[in-house]
Amino acid sequence: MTFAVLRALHALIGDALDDVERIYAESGNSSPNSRTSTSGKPSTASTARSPTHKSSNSAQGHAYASPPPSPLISSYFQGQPSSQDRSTTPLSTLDFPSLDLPFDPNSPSENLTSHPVVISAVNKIVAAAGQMSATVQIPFLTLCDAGMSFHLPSCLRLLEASHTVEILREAGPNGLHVKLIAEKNGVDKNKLAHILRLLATHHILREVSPNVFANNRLSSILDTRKPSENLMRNPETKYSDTNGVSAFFGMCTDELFKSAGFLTETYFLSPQKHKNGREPTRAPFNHAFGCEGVGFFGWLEGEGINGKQVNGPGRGVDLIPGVVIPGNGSVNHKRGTSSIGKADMYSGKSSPTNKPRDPLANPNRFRLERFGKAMTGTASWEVPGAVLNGFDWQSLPKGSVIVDVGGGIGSTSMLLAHAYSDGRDISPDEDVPGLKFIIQDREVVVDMGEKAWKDKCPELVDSGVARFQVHDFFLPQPVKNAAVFLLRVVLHDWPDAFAQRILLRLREAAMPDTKLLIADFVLPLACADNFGSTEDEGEMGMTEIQGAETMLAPAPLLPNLGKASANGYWMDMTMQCMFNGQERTLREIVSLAHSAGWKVTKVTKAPGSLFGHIVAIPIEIPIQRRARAGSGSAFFDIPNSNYMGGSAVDPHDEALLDVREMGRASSRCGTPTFGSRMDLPSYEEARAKFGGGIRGALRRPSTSVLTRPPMKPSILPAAGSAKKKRPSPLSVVPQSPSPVPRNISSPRPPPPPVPHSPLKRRISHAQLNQIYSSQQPSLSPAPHQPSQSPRIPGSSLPLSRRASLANLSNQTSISKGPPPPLPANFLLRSSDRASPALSQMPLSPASPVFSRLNSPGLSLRSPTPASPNLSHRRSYVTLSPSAIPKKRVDNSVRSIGGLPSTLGGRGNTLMRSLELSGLANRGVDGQGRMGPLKFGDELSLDPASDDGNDTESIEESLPGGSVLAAAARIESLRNTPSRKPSMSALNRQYSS
Ligand SMILES: C[S@@+](CC[C@H](N)C(=O)[O-])C[C@H]1O[C@@H](n2cnc3c(N)ncnc32)[C@H](O)[C@@H]1O
Repeated sequence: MTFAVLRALHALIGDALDDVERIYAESGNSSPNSRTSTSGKPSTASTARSPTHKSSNSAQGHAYASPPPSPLISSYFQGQPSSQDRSTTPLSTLDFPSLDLPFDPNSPSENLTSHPVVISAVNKIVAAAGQMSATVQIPFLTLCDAGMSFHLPSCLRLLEASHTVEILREAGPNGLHVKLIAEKNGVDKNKLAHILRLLATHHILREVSPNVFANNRLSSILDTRKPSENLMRNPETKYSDTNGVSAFFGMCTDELFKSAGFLTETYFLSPQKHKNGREPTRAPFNHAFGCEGVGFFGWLEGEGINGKQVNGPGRGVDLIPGVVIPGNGSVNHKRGTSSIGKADMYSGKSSPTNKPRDPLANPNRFRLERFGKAMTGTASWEVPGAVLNGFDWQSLPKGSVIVDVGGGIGSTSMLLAHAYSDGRDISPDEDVPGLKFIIQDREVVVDMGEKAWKDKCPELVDSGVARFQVHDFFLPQPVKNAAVFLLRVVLHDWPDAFAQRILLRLREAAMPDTKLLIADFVLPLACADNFGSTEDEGEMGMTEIQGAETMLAPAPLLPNLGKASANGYWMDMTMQCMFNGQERTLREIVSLAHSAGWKVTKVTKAPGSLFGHIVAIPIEIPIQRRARAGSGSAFFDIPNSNYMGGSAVDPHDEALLDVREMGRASSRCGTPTFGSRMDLPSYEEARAKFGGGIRGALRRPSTSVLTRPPMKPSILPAAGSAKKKRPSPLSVVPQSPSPVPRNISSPRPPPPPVPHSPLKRRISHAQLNQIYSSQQPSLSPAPHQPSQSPRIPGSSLPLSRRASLANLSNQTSISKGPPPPLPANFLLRSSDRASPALSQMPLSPASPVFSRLNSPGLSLRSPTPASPNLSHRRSYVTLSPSAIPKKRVDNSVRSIGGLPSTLGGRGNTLMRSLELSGLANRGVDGQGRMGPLKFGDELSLDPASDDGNDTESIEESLPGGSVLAAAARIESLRNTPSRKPSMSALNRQYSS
């Protein structure tokens, strides 16, 4: 059986390689401008069709993973464009980018890695290869890999911090002897050789001859393209004017890496009263850096350091952790107050102090600035234009108000404003929904956003299409007429209790037809998901969620695509380690939303991405029922508290849920947070990326938005342009429309063609169009059907990075229940299957093929059970077994079957804490913010009032932000005729 699985994985890899080669071959043949190969040799695509086929490359017997560097690559090292060379190289096909050559974001070959078929195939290869390796390797050695691979980030950090990548770029394709590298960066040559060799062994760098190292496709993405000498002199300038990738890996291998080392200290070895807590300022990060009570962002801003130094005295380079100080050749590794290495952070509590007044005196200044840049480097975590497909924006009534809650500088709103507004307050055009945007954030961020919008698109601000508003999302939501509340990468920053409070605030302010749109990673389980199978999940409507996936890949692959989906899980742990936050599974998102009065109805993910757009509608907030333990301790059933699980709760736990943590956890001075967009998308970039998705203004030459400056050379370089700004190598997005044509019944004409230079080296929109349309007949066997959502903007395949892509979702997510046994014909190759095209093509949920696959006739999903009557009362008794306090006597509590055993009572702790904090704290400060609360505070509810009608009677006595208060408020709003104030009225209201 194991051999059968291995053979199946092998065949999967072979099929996937065939797919990739076919796309490259077709592209090479169909596009005269892209007849090139980064290897300088013809591809073997036409001959290599079997996983066992020996390609001519491997037959050459050289030491390279792929053909040796061609003379073409010398242009990289000289910093010169190589388009001329390429365009005159007559080759029959494109080759896949070589591992041995530096990354070239402008090469057609690299561009094609974002082709959906390639993304899908690569995901299969990565998943299958990872699984094969885990299967065949001696377990001890595989665990050695897992247990000792901490050396990888450690060595990677040195590579980045010592500017070795830049030194190697300057050395050229033949590399540089480690002795000479050491002379330049001051690291001991013998130590350096071993460090670089470890990296080369993991394919990050190449050892071209003994002790001689050169950059390769992986290491080169760390290249800031700056002269190494300058960096040695002014290392603090390293990340300015870069794409942020080196900053991102600098941060990952420094504070994130170190924090992760304290996971067990925090979650297991800490005193009982702390370890189950979810305070944002008592995370592994706080252990690692000895700064309990200080949020990561506050710490970055210099808080909690108590006047001592974190990284050494003085300013400038002295502040940079681990860099060589020029002149004396020494390396600064003073750690100041860090408790790394100390066993127990609780022995000596640090108290937060105000951050230094002088930002230059902030010992963490370098890290702070690096974080900002790093967030730019992660732009490709999400396909930015996916928000256009994540909701049926066109279906909204004219002039609808979208509230971008925690919206940062408004980059998502800006995309939407370009797509769905024509830059006028009221558009005469019936087709233009003329959406209005209110972007809410903290004051300092709002200031930044207003400035950015005024610089970039003043007409949208002046016309009233968009406006910023200072608002703390833990306080009552001031906008009462929102059509959509948008929460993009906000909830993942917060533990459940805090996230629930944010959602409650929105629920309180929601009209019956208000929608909630959550944009966050949606983590799949590592087994086939059976969500919706329990009664309570049925009550939460899980079985009816459109686009929900139960698995991303067929057996024998892991249902979540294993290694190919790793990035979502890295992010999850990063949020835990830094903030006690988390990414969430769909089940967790649904339950969290439900507990705050929102019912999830739809999930949309861009092909190959775990990043989802989740639509929810308002429902009644489940009112928790009071329960009393025999001992007299008060604790409560928490609505839907089964969703998180974790360890059992000690009802006498004195852990505080101090809601002032909210403030401490948040950035004070506008530091971005994980996932925030640091740049406004340019109109042209958005247009180039999302084509038909950008509607409204784009087709109206007379409107003001078209008076924007012409397309920037950095986006679509002019012919012969010598200097190009390198886009983020992780965010190369081919300018492509959907490969699956949709019959969109829009009266709108298509948007004007994207102007592009005929000489530019990137594959043009039109070229990819051609590629896709040439594949059309075989890729889409289904007859064209009208789109479910006729106004969904055109490009359903915003293509992006390849990391963490899990784009088998739509073809493989349709079976429910345990993974099927290995089919007898499993070894059949894709070409033998009934519908090879379907199996090869990642589908957009908007595609007719996808709808067809999900149609009742074809779906393998078990039929949706009749929706049970929603009875919120039942859900109060759904505590997971492990979360039931020992003293509990409430025999209505029952266990939840089907939940993974790893889900215990952690969520209950949080939810309980929230409830207690909400109910027990009568004191609300002047700003409506709730004060710190003790677990076990007295409830004001009379047990007898547990009849479902208690909301009105208790409204007055409840602090804002609690479940009950929100429910009560909604109840009272229900009796108030809903008004829809005009935008100008709203503006007046807010400005007063
Ligand atoms: C990860 S960022 C997301 C920003 C934006 N939605 C985006 O997609 O780029 C989280 C945002 O939440 C904001 N934030 C944090 N605490 C807040 C609070 N209490 N009230 C309002 N916004 C807050 C931060 O300033 C930050 O802009």
